[in-house]
Amino acid sequence: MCRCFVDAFLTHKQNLEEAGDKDSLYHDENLVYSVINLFAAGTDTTANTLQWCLLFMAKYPQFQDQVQEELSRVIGSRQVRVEDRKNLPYTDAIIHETQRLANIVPMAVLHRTSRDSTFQGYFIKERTIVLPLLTSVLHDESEWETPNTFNPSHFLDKEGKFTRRDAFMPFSAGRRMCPGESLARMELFLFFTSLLQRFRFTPAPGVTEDELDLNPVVGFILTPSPHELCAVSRQ
Ligand code: HEM
Repeated sequence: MCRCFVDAFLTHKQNLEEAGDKDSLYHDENLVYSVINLFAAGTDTTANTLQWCLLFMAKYPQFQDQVQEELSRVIGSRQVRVEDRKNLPYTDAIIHETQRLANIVPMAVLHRTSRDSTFQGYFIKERTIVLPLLTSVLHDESEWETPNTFNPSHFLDKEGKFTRRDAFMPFSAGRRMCPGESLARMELFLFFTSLLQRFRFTPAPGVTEDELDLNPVVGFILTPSPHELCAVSRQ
């Protein structure tokens, strides 16, 4: 019975041991570090993106109106399910646009070439550190109509249907891209819709929408600067 990552790891370890493999990488230390990595890479990233979602909603009430209209029309008061996403194109576009503009992992993760390589005519020596700059794609002026402005239309066609964009890559690309993408997308969708279903997000009393500052706190991850928002019950 394989319930989770730890079960899969231990089963594989046992199979290798039974087959006489004594040098396997499936040992306890690697198990512990892999689990730590999953928690470290999987918690702050999604929580931060959700904070950006709420900040954008408080700053742009006209977009929040449209999300809440769509949620009321399609879902009503029942609990949202993952399968509802296809019927909530506007809400999906808002989450995508948040990830695009917030650009929370701007330099992805450091990589190092394992052999001499040539990429687009450039020679890259073995063991060179490479930083894939996700900002250059997520804010690319040749890809996005308004690269530096929050604009859910980036992900909607003329009929209001959700549309994918090749330049949307907050989870990076290639063989080492984020393995948590589908979990993160599911979490973002369920938490964001459940919150917006129940609450209206506004700036704190005495603060205007214009005063909400979208400049991030710069670090390995770009987080919103500390804000106080009000969550006003809609029920
Ligand atoms: C909004 C949420 C998330 C974003 C924006 C995000 C983004 C990224 C990015 C850009 C990378 C670097 C990929 C590269 O090296 O080119 C990465 C790596 C990684 N992510 Fe995520 N991530 C998110 C959520 C998660 C979750 C929920 C998990 C797991 C539960 C996770 C686990 C990992 C791991 C283990 C790596 C390292 C992969 C490797 O080096 O092979 N991430 N993520």
